[in-house]
Amino acid sequence: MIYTCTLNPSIDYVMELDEVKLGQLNRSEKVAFYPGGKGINVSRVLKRLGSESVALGYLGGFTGEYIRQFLDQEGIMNRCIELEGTTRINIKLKANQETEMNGTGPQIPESEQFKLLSQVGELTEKDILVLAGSLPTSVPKDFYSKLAEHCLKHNIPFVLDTSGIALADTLRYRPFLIKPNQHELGELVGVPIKTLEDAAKYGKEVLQRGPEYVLVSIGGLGAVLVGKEITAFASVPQGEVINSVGAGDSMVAGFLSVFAKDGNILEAFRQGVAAGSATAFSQDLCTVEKVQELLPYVEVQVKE
Ligand SMILES: Nc1ncnc2c1ncn2[C@@H]1O[C@H](COP(=O)(O)OP(=O)(O)OP(=O)(O)O)[C@@H](O)[C@H]1O
Ligand SMILES: O=P(O)(O)OC[C@@]1(O)O[C@H](CO)[C@@H](O)[C@@H]1O
Repeated sequence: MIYTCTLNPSIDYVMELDEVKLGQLNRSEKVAFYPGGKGINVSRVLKRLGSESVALGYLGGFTGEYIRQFLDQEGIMNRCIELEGTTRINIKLKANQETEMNGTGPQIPESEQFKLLSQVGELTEKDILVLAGSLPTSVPKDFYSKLAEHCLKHNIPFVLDTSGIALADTLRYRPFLIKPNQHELGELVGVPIKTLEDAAKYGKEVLQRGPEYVLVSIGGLGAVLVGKEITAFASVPQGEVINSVGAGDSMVAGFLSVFAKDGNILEAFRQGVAAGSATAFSQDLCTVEKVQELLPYVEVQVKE
């Protein structure tokens, strides 16, 4: 089973405006809200692509209840731990450019942190754990490392999609896959990543620090997958970007839904890119139809 873990889920409140005027009243005539948080997005896309997963993490208050109901409606198994605080609402402003405002999220008491560690303690080497999103300020900075250390000890493959210190410090526990975007990879290696070649070169360097595969996305420029014995480049389909929120998460889900079925890394890479673009070209997360429509436009080239 695939388990996704979102320590700090959200409701994503999306507002479309022609222009955002700071310091003034802005009115939007088009708003929408969706359950959010990186692991929750991965679970939602997995479901659409025909793969089951269990959502782990924390939910609380009326916003948490909304997410619970939404996941139930979509048939996504949910073992999120109930918190006393209220799950955050993240604001996504869509004007001439996208602006995101993410809140800090509720406190996670130590007792609830132990509960999650014990849930992860039940996983076996047949499972895959996806650790995705930022660490809430109330958990120790090594929280992902603790989960990852358990995974390494018990041969549980895990995917890590986070940034900054949480990413850098957890690499040594040998994640099966990390998915930095160009900025996250740049931060990790201390060099700006501008091209797919940069991504391949520095992605290879990061392999020395522990992960088995590094999947780097560079928005509309393409994507790179590197492993010990593989370097592959993918083109992305052309289209109008409507929503880039969750594109990276869709990429992880697209990748995993193929990999978990037959272990084909290159096909997983191709579907990951198609799913990322399918979300970028949609209002909400991608549908399976959109992913299938885009698959033929993703060209994967393996570099010898
Ligand atoms: N302009 C674009 N055209 C086509 N596909 C795109 C575009 N932007 C993003 N994508 C798709 O989404 C994937 C992930 O994009 P990106 O590099 O922006 O990741 P990210 O920053 O992790 O995303 P997120 O916004 O979810 O945090 C890309 O590999 C690609 O498949
Ligand atoms: O604050 P974090 O955990 O880094 O990111 C949270 C978030 O921006 O990521 C998702 C898109 O990837 C959104 O659904 C959500 O609002």
